[in-house]
Amino acid sequence: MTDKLNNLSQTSPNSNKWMIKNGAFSVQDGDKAVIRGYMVIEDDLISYIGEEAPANVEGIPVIDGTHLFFMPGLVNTHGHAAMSLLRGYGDDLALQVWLQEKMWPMEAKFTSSDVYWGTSLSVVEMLKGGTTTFLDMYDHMDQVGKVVEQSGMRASLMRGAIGLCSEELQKHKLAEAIAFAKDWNGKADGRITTMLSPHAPYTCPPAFFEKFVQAAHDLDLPMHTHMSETKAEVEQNVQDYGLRPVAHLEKMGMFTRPSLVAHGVHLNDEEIDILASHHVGVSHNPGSNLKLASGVARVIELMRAGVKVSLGTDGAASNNNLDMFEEMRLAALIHKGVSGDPTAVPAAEALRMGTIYGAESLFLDRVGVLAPGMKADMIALNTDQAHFLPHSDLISHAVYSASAKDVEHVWVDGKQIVKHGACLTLDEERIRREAQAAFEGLLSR
Ligand SMILES: CSC[C@H]1O[C@@H](n2cnc3c(O)ncnc32)[C@H](O)[C@@H]1O
Ligand SMILES: [Zn+2]
Repeated sequence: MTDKLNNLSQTSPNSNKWMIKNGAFSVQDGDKAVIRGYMVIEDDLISYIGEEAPANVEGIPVIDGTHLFFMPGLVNTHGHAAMSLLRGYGDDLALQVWLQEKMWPMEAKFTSSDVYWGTSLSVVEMLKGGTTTFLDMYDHMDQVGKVVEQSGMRASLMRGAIGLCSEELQKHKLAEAIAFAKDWNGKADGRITTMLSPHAPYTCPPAFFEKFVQAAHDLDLPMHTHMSETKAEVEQNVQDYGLRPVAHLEKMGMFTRPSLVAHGVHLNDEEIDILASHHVGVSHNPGSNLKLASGVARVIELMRAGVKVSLGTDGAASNNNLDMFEEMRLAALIHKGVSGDPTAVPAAEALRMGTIYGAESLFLDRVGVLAPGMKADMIALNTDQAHFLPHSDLISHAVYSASAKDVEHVWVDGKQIVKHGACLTLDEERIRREAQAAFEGLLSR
């Protein structure tokens, strides 16, 4: 039984074993970046990928992958999904002004319902743009967990905590972060994992931050925080604590836990070595860093030192979209421009930053690569379009020419979530209406 891919009647067969033929697959394996042939999926896993027709597939559903490029789903390693409600609200400002005068006053009015609809809006955008896994640091995280469950997406979730408040409120936030991390770890058939996440060293006094480190030890969870995003923040850290942020976080014990830091724009050589020695990952957010004029992270030096650098969009209020193709392209371009070295961050490396390095940075097993034994988290791009021709190097096209709009199909855990560009699991039309209403509600309160 063969389904014509451009007229699919059944792209996610009910059978737990199915096959794609005539596809181009990103394998990034040794010399071969792309192979043309077959892939077999059994339940949530890839069981075969190769140029030869597989054995033992008689009678299983077959999808025709002609004109499709299959890649691992993209992994967005830093963001605040509900902030899509604040897209376009407070553009062209520096980080601290943007946070203090625009974002925080509006976020103080967010209800659970706002977070639900804002997150849903982002999840639709991310899924349709080929992101299959995202990290989310926010408040009202039960709502985010609910959206992830409903959508079929994979996520690393955490209640972000700002400690610029009374001790009583700090206690409450810590308790919420711990309860969320305990309750939701492994939920949604294992698609949700959790971390502990004090917001940043400049918003969390050391005693508060250290309680998160202790909780991360107690619960055996990784940690995530914003770090060294702006020059001003680094200078403030030195004034307040006599240390630059990396040494400060090291002193508070964060790096005794598996850790991922967002941004890492303003780092000196010594700090890069400290991060490398503790295997701390850096989520590079080039779009957000450029828009807030925070600077350009030293990605070439970080990678040369052995630091795992993945990609994130940050929230849609500082980006202003959640298109991971754009982040891969930016990463591949700006580090060439800044260094004057055209070999910096080649396309294949940018793709790894957006896939396997992201999965590893979120401590996920079996995600981020198309290979037997790996999760069937994958996307299919429509290559039968002017900007994808000629079919000289599909990895190059995915990084330098593609955008979210080229995503035709998306699967997570072997289940189809986007088919011909439409989200199957969420009611997109309703989400668009509710998100607009939520924004208007925020303005009127
Ligand atoms: C406590 S929930 C997360 C918190 O983070 C804020 N935020 C969004 N983008 C950034 C950024 O680039 N740097 C620092 N903080 C950021 C968001 O507004 C929430 O309050
Ligand atoms: Zn952020």
